[in-house]
Amino acid sequence: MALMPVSDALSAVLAGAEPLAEEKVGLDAAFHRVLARDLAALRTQPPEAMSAMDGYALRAADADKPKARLKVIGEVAAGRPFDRVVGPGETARIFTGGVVPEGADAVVIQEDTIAEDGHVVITEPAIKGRHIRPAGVDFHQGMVLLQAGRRLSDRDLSLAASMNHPALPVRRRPKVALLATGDELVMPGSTPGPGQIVYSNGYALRALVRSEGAEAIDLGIAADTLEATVAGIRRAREAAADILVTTGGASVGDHDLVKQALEAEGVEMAFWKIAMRPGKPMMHGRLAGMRVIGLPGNPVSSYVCAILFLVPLIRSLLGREPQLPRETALLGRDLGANDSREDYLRAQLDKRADGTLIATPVTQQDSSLLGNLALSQALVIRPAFAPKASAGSPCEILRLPL
Ligand SMILES: Nc1nc2c(c(=O)[nH]1)N[C@H]1C(S)=C(S)[C@@H](COP(=O)(O)OP(=O)(O)OC[C@H]3O[C@@H](n4cnc5c(N)ncnc54)[C@H](O)[C@@H]3O)O[C@H]1N2
Ligand code: MOO
Repeated sequence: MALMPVSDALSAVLAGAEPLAEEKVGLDAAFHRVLARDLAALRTQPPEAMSAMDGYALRAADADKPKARLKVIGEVAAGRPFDRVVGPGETARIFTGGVVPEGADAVVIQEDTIAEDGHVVITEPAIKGRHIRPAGVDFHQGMVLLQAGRRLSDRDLSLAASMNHPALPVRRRPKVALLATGDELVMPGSTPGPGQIVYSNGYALRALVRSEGAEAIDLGIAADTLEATVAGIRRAREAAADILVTTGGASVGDHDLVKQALEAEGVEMAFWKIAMRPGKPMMHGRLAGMRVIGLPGNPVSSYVCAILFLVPLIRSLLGREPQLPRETALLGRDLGANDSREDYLRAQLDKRADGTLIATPVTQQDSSLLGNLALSQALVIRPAFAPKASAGSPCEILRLPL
């Protein structure tokens, strides 16, 4: 199979990726879940005109000059409305959140009053409408305030509660199973033998998967045998994974068995090898409802491919806009001409005093270097065959998650 352009590979990965089924969860559990349907307010907020202050509700015309003396006809507290009309020369004691009684069109704060026996003297002129929150000033019943596809923030939960929804329709979380491959891998904290490598890439990938709102299933490390790799693929199916992510064994070496194992299990391969750097040997295929993303083993390659393909796939399954936003920055250093592979260069971001973003690619771009991946805040995207570019010229960037 020929190297596929990145945009074609992304289209193939996202082809037919429909949002998963919806489920209803309580408000607290809905944090960072993706709303499955537009959410309309079930009530008007505030339902009636309410006082924003503790004070006196009155007719502004009765107290438009200082020292007006009004008769106190009763008290209105939050949740305890008052059924009388405030007539001329009258006032009602009112507290914050109290329903403004009929007849009253202003509230004077209590600091601007002097209480006298059964009366109150208003020391500052009243202003019509002052300290009153009109009915529906926040929202009206039926208004759609939260759209389908929105990832719910902490503030959204309070808004939904205020709209009177005790539970919200959200998308089921995609199940993402991660299977590492490689005889050489040992777990962090162990004492690696000669030539052994500490397993690392699954940690970033699982954290990324979870932060994208999917469920990460760790299938551990498969040895470089067809049987072990096939067994891992079967475990992903048994776990009803929506996505199987494999790492390593994607290249052309004698021990790179992932493609062979996937095909043996009946995975229909859509592509193998992309015209990009890092990440060239990435592959993609499908087996019934399970989508497979075979990532290269080099830790930077696996992470960059996950940002470019896995994140958009998860977002599509959640009904979100798949693409991560791209921005423009200025190059912080000169770059040579690019070859036939689209380049994703780890870069550090700085902001000039005038707000201009400067993206400086780190000098070492080898795909095994996790140190400079961790220090980078963005990827600079260089199209295939881009001519050389000097410092200060514009470039496209993709910010890495914090
Ligand atoms: N003759 C060719 N050789 C290679 C090509 C090629 O086109 N022709 N492509 C290179 C590119 S580009 C990449 S990327 C790598 C990807 O190879 P694999 O996907 O087969 O990955 P492995 O060989 O299994 O591992 C590569 C490297 O990464 C380490 N690794 C693997 N998994 C993990 C893990 N979970 N945590 C930490 N480190 C891991 C592994 O030990 C290797 O050092 O192929 C090139 N070769
Ligand atoms: O594509 Mo590989 O990911 O360059 O190292």
